[in-house]
Amino acid sequence: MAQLLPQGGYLHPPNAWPRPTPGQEPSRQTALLELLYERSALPAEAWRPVVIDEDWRCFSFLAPKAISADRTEYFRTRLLQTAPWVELKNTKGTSVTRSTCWYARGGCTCTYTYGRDLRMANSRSCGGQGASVPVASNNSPTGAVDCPVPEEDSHKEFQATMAEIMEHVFNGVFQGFREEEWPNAANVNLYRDGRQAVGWHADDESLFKGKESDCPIVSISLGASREFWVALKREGGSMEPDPKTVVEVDLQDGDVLTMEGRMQKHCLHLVPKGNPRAPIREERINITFRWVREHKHHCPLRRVQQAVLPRSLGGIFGEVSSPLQPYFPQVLLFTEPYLRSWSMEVAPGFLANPQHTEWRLCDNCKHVCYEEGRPCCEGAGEWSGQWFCRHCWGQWAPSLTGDLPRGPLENFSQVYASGYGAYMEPHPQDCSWWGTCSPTAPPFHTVPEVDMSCWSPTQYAGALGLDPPLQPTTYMANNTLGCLSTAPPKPVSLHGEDRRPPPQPLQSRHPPLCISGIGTLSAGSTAIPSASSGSNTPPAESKDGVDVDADHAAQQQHQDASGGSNRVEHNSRAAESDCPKWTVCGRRGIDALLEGADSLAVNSNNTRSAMRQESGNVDEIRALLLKNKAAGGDAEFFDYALAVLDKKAVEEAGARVQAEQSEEDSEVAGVNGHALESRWALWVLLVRDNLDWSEALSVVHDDICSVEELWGLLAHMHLPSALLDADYSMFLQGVRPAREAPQVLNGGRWILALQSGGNQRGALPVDRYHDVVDKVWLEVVLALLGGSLENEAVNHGDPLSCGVVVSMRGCDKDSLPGDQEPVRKKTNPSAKLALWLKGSQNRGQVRAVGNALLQVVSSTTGAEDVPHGGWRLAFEDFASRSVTQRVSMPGIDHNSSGVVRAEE
Ligand SMILES: O=C(O)CCC(=O)C(=O)O
Ligand SMILES: [Fe+2]
Repeated sequence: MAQLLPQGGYLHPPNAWPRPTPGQEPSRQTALLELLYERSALPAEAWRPVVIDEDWRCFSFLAPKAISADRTEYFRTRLLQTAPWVELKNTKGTSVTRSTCWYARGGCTCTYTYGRDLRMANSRSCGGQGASVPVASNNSPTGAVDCPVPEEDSHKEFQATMAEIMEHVFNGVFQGFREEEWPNAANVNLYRDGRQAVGWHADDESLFKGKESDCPIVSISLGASREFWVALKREGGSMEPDPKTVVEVDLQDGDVLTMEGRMQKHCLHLVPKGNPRAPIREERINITFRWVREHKHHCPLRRVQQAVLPRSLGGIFGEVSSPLQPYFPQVLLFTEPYLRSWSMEVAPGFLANPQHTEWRLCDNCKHVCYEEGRPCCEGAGEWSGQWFCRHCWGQWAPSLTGDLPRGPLENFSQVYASGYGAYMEPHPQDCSWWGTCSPTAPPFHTVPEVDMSCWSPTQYAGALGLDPPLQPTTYMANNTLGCLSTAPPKPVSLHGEDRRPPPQPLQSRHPPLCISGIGTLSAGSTAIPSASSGSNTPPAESKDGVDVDADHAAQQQHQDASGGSNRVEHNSRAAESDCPKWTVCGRRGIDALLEGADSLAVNSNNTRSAMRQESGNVDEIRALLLKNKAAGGDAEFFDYALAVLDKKAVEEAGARVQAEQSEEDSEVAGVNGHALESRWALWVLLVRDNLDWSEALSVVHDDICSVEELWGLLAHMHLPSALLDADYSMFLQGVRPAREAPQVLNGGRWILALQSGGNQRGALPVDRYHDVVDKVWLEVVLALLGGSLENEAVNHGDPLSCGVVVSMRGCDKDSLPGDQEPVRKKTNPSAKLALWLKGSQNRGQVRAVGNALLQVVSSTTGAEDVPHGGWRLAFEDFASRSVTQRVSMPGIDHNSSGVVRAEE
C-alpha cells in the first residue's frame, strides 16, 4: 500500500519529461528508496523539490541556505587555503575551466577521473597522507598536470577542514547518519569566476555504481551564486541533454542540493558559464559528497568493501533486500512528477506565456549560455514576440527571484501529521535505519520494543507495514507508537561546543513581526499611523524618499555604515521598541518571533518545528522551551525565546481583556456603529529581498465590521501612494490574500495596471499618477465593502468578490540587483489594482463584476486623468494561469456611463 503525497505545483510544465518505458525502473514501492530529506534535521518544507519523478526514479531536492553564512565563509576560506587545488583545462589546453581536488576518507586510495582531461589520485598513491593530488591521465589531451609531492601539513589541514565540513553537514543539516555512514568521498570544485564552469555530465562512474543503481549525492555551495541545470539524456541514453527537459535553479551560498535515485543514469547536469555582460566576479566552491561503493583494484578497501559501508545505508542506495522488502508496503509516493519550471512562476502568466518556452537567445541579456542560447519564455499580450530568460524575467517578476516553490512538499506536514505523527523528530546517532534499530531479522517484528521516536518517515512506514499492514492511525490508537508525538527532540549542536560562532547581541536580532514598521507605516501608534496626524516625531525624508521617523535615523546610519542597503531591516529594527503594538496574534506570530532567533539558533530547527507541531499557545510553548533547556539545549536560544514569549504573554493577556471587554460591549450594543455586510481585514505585504512570503505578509488591522471603523481606518492610514514596493490588501476576514488560499483557488482577479509617466498602456501623467491611484483604491474599497460591485439578485447573497489588492512598485533602475540594466526600461513607478474573485466558472458573472469595477474606476477621475489607452481590465484565471477576459472603456468623461467594451 502506498501513501500518496499530493501533487502541489505545476501539472503540465513546458519542460515536462517524457514518460519512460513502463517498468524501466522499479517503483519505490517495490524497491524501497529512502530520500535524503527524510534523514535531514530540517523540516520537509525546508526542502524545495527540483526534480521528483517516480517513473524515472529521479529525485533532486534543494535546501536553501541550510548552512549559515558565517560557516560558509569559514569553510570557503579554509578550503581556499588548504585544498590541493589542481586546475582543469579545456581540451585545447587554452583556458582553465575550474580547479578541483578529490577527497576520500577511511583509507580509500581510489582515483577519480575528471572527464577526459585529467585523473586525480588520492595522495597515498603519490606518497601523501590520504588527501588527493592529481596525476596526468593516460588519455589526457593536455597532459599538463603532474603529480606534485603533497605537503603533508597542508594536506592534514585539508583533511581536517573536510572533516569539519562533513561534521557540520552530516551531523547538523542531516542527522540521520552515523559517522561511519557519512559519505566516504567528495569532489571539490573551485570556480574562480563566472568564466569557469562545468559542462554537461553525469557522475555515473563505476565507483559510485551510478549507472546501475540508485546513487545519492549531496552537493553544497559556498560563495557566489551559480546556476545549476539538470536535463534528461536524449533518447538512447546518449550523453547529450534533451534541451526541452532542462530544469534550472540557482545554487547560492549555503545551499544543500541532493541528486538521488537514478539521476546519474538518466540525467545530466551542468554549471553554465555566467553572462559576460553581467560578470560574476566572486569565486564559488562546490563540494559533491558521494559514497564510493566499488573501490578500485589497487585500493586496499576493495577487499573490505562490505564492511566499509554499513547495511543501514541500504535505504538510500535502494538496496533494501529481501526478506525486508515485503515489510515496506507503505512507501510515500509522489502522485505526479514535479519539475521546477520557472516560466510557470513568471508574474504568473500575466506578463509571460508560461507554456511558450524555447531554446533561444534572450532578447534582453543575450546570454550565449549553451549552444547559442538558453531556455527563454515568450511574453504575453503586448510582450508577445519577445523572449526572455529566467534571469531577465526575474527582474520583472519578483516572485521568480524569491524562494523556490515548495511543490508537493507544501502540504507535507499535513500528510504526515495525519498518517505518521511527529515526523520531524531527529534521529539520534545511535539509532539509524534498520541495521541498528533492530538487529534481528526480520527486524520489524520487534517494533513495539524499539524506540521509534528516532525514525525517519520511511522508517515509520516500513515499520508500520507489518503483515497485514496496519494503518498508522490504528497503531496510534493502540498507543504502541505513543512515543512518536511526545518525545521532545534534542537540539543538536551544528558546530560542536568550541566552534560555535560568537553569540550575537540580542538587540541585533529583529523580530520579523516588526515588518509593519515599513517606511511609511511608522511605528509607535496603535492604529494605522498617519503622516498628517498621530506621530509624535515629525516624519523625516529618508534617502529612499519615504517617510521614516526621525528617531530612526540613527539606525539608518548604523545600517549605512554596515554597508547594508536594506530598508526593511532598518525599519524593522527601528520599530522594535514599538513593535508589540502591532500585534500578530497566536501561533503564526510566535512562529515568526521564534524564526527571528535564527541567526543565533540555527541548531534549534527541530525544536521550533516540534513546537509548531505540538503547541498552539504560549504556555505550552513555554513548557516545551523550559523542558528543552533543562535537557541541555542551547541555553542562549531558549532564554531568548522565553523572553520573547513573556513579552508575548503580556500582550496576549492585554488583548484578551480587551477582547472580553469588546465582546461585552457588542453584546450590549451589537456592532459599534453601522454594521458592514461582512467582516474585513487589512493586510500589508512588503516586497523585500530578505523577506520570504510568509514573513512579508501580515494582517495589520482585522475584524473591520462597521462603516465607522472602516472610515476611521481609511482616513488615518497612509494612502497607497506613500508605499514603496508594498501591497495593501483589504480582504474578507478569514481569507488570506494568497492564491493558495482555499477560498480563491478556483477564482481569479480583475487587474487594472497603471504606471507613472511614459506612453505604455495604463500610463498616467507623472503629476496625476499618485492622486489617481489613491482615488481608485479608495473608491474600489468602498464599493467592495459597501457591496455595490455585485448584484444581489445575481449572486444570491454570496458575492464573488472577496478582496482588493493595490500593489505599489517603485521599480526604478536603482532597485535592480547589481549593475544590471532592467529588462524593460521601467524606470517609472507602477501600480496594480486587483479585485479578487472566489470563482471564475461563471463567465457572465465574472464579466458583470468586471464591468461594475470598470464603472467604479473610470468614474473616480476626470477626463484628464484617463490612463493612456483608456481604462482596461484583464481577468486572470488562477487555475489556468491565463488572462481569460478583458473589459475596457475608452477615455471619456466621468459623468458619462461610458461605453463598456468586452474583449475576449
Ligand atoms: O558545482 C556544482 O554545483 C556541480 C559540480 C559537479 O557536478 C561535480 O562535481 O560533479
Ligand atoms: Fe557532477
